[in-house]
Amino acid sequence: MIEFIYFKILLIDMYIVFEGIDGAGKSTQINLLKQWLFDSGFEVETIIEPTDSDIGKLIRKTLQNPDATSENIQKTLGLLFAADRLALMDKIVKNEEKNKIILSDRSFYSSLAYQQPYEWIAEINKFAESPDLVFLLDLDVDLAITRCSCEDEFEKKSFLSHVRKNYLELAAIHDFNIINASNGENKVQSDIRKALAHSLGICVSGID
Ligand SMILES: Nc1ncnc2c1ncn2[C@@H]1O[C@H](COP(=O)(O)OP(=O)(O)O)[C@@H](O)[C@H]1O
Ligand SMILES: Cc1cn([C@H]2C[C@H](O)[C@@H](COP(=O)(O)OP(=O)(O)O)O2)c(=O)[nH]c1=O
Repeated sequence: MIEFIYFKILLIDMYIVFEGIDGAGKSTQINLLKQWLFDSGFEVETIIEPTDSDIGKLIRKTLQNPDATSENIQKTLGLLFAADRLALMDKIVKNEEKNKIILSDRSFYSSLAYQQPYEWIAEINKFAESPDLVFLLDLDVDLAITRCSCEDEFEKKSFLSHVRKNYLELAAIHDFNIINASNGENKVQSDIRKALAHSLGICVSGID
């Protein structure tokens, strides 16, 4: 059981990102964390990539193309994701507004994990804001697939295994908080809250 906790310090505008392969539990955990932060007195906004813009809709359609993992379509997707992301940047400009937290389901790190080549993807995303904190929800690909709708070409074992490996490499370089996402929802949420508290030097109580 997860109980109410308190924060001892004020946060300033924070951009917190959740990453992980399809089915890792990102949206589930963001919803739980959003409610907890809201109950703790923070203004919380959530964003999701791809967005529901026209570019986002084109991305979702392209993801269902049977050739979505081919080199050329992956490059096209890389450009579309970068363009879709740029439209979000107004929302996550750091403005030092006290107590405001943005929780994001994915970021440019998804492009670095899913698309390639790495240097080019990094270049076309150079105007994307860097997150203050990244949680990588890590879990076994077979388990992730049992949780997926498996509607998209990306939701296949060989592709997701490659993406998971990329994520773990990114995590080591960029100091992500790696969370074991194979546990039950409440345990995963509890681990996220503890890591958040630790990263921010926040005092918490009542988490099991
Ligand atoms: N810790 C968990 N244990 C078991 N099932 C989970 C867990 N977290 C999420 N799920 C389920 O797995 C599916 C995918 O979760 P979701 O949060 O949509 O993942 P993502 O946003 O990473 O694709 C949903 O049906 C959800 O209810
Ligand atoms: C943001 C982003 C997502 N993706 C992929 C990951 C997912 O397979 C898909 C988004 O579809 P979605 O159904 O939202 O998956 P999930 O719930 O797991 O996030 O797009 C990229 O390949 N590159 C990116 O930059």
